[in-house]
Amino acid sequence: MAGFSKNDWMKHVKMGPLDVEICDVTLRDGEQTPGVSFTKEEKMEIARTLDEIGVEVIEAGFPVVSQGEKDAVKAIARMGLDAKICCLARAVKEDVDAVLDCDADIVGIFMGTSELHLKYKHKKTQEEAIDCMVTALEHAKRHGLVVRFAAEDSTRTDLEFLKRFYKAGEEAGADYVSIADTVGAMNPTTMKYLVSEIRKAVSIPVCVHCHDDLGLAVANTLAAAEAGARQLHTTVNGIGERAGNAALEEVLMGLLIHYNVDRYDTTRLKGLSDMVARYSGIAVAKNKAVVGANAFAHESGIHIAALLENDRTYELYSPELVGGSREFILGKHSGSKALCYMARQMGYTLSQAETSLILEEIKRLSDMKKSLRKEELAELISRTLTDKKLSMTKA
Ligand SMILES: CC(=O)SCCNC(=O)CCNC(=O)[C@H](O)C(C)(C)COP(=O)(O)OP(=O)(O)OC[C@H]1O[C@@H](n2cnc3c(N)ncnc32)[C@H](O)[C@@H]1OP(=O)(O)O
Ligand SMILES: O=C(O)CCC(=O)C(=O)O
Repeated sequence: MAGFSKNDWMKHVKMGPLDVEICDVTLRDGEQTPGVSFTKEEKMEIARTLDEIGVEVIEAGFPVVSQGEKDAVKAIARMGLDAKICCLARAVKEDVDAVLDCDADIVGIFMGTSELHLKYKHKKTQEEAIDCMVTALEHAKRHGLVVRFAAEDSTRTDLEFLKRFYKAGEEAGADYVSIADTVGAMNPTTMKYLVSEIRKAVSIPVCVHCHDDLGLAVANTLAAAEAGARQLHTTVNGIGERAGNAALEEVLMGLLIHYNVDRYDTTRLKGLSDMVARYSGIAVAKNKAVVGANAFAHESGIHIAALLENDRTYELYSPELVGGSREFILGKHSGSKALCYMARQMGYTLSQAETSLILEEIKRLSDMKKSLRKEELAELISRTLTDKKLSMTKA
């Protein structure tokens, strides 16, 4: 039975239910990972799985980038998915027109708002940046697009200017404003503060787009949700620019375990992770939360002995809940219960003496850096039992 332990400490924290939606940006920011390029078919398969999981918005691409990008977005927009299809655009007419060509529902129009971006990238004043954004927004609105009004590098932007920027967007008809932690500068405390300040300034929904330069993207995303951010941006396996983005699988499991958001089909997460790893060529770290090869692998004797009684003892949630599977590996940290269990699975019932003999050999091998998976264990057991029988016959 798939199950999980809820974070019961949440009972002590005053907080209403979260009103959130996911905008997955694997096909756009995820594809900006150096060296990654998905084919149209790969993008469509990823989009279909995201849709089946229940993701509400799929950022399918940045259409001005190339003809191939446009074709892929168009194809996804025509798949008839439940998810809304979003695209990225700079604050220029040409980019918005490219989005319009693709039949997308939403455009995320962005512009850098920090002093660094205004001075070195855009070479514009704050007022000129607002004007560019509003002009692009008005063009998109005239053609019926839903508009996300995004401040790139918001988290290194002067707060008063940021509020003015978003307010200008809201007044011009934006449907969402987006806080982008473009270089992962935030922590959960400052993210909560920023989201609550922006929510005082505008009444349209707030989005949050977190990068992982300090390994805090998921924590910052959940902190933003606690502060009332509506749209949470994610990528599968956390791929994306530099250290990547908030990982979809971690955000969805965080929403479930901490906040009781249980409407997503999390059982598809491992399959989707494997698919994105294959198509992107970016391998998932073994110890990656939720979808890593070791997420449900155990070697320690104390853990396995307890897990055999009740799997919640050493697993916060069942592997089945995310489409994963449990694995026991024998090594120097393993004990007799683990060994007897694995031997029983292979059809052997070991005596106490045989268990000690085999466990001793396992620990000897492990001291030489060799841990045993199922097949190797079967061979060791059969070899040890045969040797033992021979020595008994000789005696
Ligand atoms: C934070 C993010 O993830 S933002 C998205 C980043 N993603 C990408 O850059 C991937 C896709 N990019 C591309 O394919 C190309 O860079 C293109 C098609 C967008 C532009 O290509 P080029 O016209 O050759 O420009 P180039 O890449 O050299 O420079 C970027 C230009 O965009 C401008 N620009 C950057 N951001 C914005 C913006 N938000 N609004 C308006 N203009 C912008 C820059 O000022 C620069 O303009 P310039 O050519 O007049 O100096
Ligand atoms: O806020 C957004 O929607 C996108 C911004 C972005 O991709 C970034 O700043 O990294």
